[in-house]
Amino acid sequence: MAFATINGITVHYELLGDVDAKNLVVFSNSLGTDFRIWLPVFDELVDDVSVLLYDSRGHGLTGGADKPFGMDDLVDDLIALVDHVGIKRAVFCGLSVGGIICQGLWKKRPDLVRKLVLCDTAPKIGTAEAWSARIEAVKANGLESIADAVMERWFTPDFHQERVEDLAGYRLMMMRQPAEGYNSTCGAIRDTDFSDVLPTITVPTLVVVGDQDGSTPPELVKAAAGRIPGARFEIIEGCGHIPCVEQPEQLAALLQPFVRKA
Ligand SMILES: O=C(O)CC1=CCC(=O)O1
Repeated sequence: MAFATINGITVHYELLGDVDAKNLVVFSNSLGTDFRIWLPVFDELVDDVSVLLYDSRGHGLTGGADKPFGMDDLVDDLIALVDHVGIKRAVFCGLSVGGIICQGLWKKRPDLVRKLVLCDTAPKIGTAEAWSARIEAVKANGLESIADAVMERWFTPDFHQERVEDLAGYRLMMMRQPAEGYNSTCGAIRDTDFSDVLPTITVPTLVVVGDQDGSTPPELVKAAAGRIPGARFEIIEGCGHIPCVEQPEQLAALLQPFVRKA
């Protein structure tokens, strides 16, 4: 557990392994989650893969919820954190809005990026109307009022039936995010479209999506992969929007050889 002052806020992060490791993966998490969602994947990785985990602005133990922020802030935080930790180049793996942040990182600091892993993401997610409606709902009635609908998109019906305690835990994780930080992140997603960035990506890129993802459906993510020169696209079976929680073995089995390949 480590903290740093980054761009005027406290950022919570964890470096597991060696900052100079060749196989270093920086994970960026999704809306309504903190970095613990990646731990089931970390458990599957072998010793020569090091990881940097962090809570994005307005989420988890990272500050910044009290002032409005946008995508530029989220991208700048990641860049500043990587510089703070002393990482010269790494594989960046982002889930959903974390994947958008990684696209923004590529746009601003391609020198930092060895490879990209984009999970359940796209250059533009959802419609402006839907994000504005979600923001208004959270302002009026809090995160609990949208929690059931979000869980339907995050996890498959099998997960809902068979992993009742885990479902309750991840629902709590979502509801414990500061509502203002959650809403600023919704606004950042609403106001971002990196469609023109994808064709500029020149590093090896792996794009994955859960076959039952209710937030970024497979067709959307496949279309995103199609805009990235040479990108590999893979579907994770029996999985909703959060493969690192629902199918960590499948995600790790794709991630690990991709990261370790020279
Ligand atoms: O909450 C959702 O609908 C899922 C999601 C969309 C963007 C993100 O990061 O998570």
